[in-house]
Amino acid sequence: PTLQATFYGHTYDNPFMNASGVHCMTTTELDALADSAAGSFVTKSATAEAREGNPEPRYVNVDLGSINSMGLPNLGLDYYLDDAIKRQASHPDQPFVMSVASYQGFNEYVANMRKIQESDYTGLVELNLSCPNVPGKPQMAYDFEDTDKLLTEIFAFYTKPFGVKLPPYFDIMHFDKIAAVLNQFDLKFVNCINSIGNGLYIDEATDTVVIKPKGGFGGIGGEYVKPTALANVRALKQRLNPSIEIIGTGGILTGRDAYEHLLCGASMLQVGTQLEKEGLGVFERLTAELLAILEAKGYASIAEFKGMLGTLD
Ligand SMILES: C=Cc1c(C(=O)O)[nH]c(=O)[nH]c1=O
Repeated sequence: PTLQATFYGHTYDNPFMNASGVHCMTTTELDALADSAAGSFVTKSATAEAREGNPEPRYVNVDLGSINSMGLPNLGLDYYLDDAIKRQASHPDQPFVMSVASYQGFNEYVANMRKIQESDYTGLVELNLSCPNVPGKPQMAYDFEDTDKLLTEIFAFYTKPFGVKLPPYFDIMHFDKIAAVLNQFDLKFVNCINSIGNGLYIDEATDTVVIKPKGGFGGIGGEYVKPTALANVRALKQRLNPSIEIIGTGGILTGRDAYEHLLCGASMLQVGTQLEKEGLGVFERLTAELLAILEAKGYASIAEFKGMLGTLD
């Protein structure tokens, strides 16, 4: 069997990528990702200006996952755009993804996308509408009207391929509403999910929180989030135009977790917490485990089961 994954008209050796924020802050880290067993990769979400981010400790691995309130540390859009323009020549047939966020809010999102539109970068962009850790700033994607307004404004000038990174939703009506907004636009993909915002982890030895920012509140990743991630991948796949592909992110530790995201309809798969814990070797392990599942089930390719989740009706 083959793990070949098709995404946005391209064929990748396998569906695995890093999740933005993990192992993707510098060109050195990106080079290592490009050389790893991962099928593709995404850069750390960039803001207009470089940012230090929140005080440390701001990311902690815990038994069943991770908690973070990084606060959008990054080297600035110009740095990642410059790297991406150089790097795109080496990946003409397997475009990677550049992640873009905003610290200031609506207007910075527009300005950042305008800069990319005017640049020589021709690859994919992941517009991060779901950073939960910018104090005082609500997540864009939890405001349906603002998201509609932002995408309308971007599509008025942006002609290059892009998708959006979404937070988890927990109400069926919210799945309906965000899908209705997104279906108006020629988006190439939707990435579900970002970390589950504003969780709290307590250290049993000290009875204190484990991260410094926001009194210990931070985005949750890892095993904790898989049921929510699978539900969001499934719900958005069921609701979005078939032309909008899904990247499945959240709770992927094993080949089985990856297989379940594909069953829910994901085209590509992103690994954050487990990559942070295990290092780049996680991609060799996950590809081997997923391949073993295809062999055991007699599938020749992902296409044979992608989106084929069974229900009990
Ligand atoms: C881009 C900011 C994000 C951050 C962050 O930089 O704090 N953490 C996340 O879990 N998700 C994000 O989207």
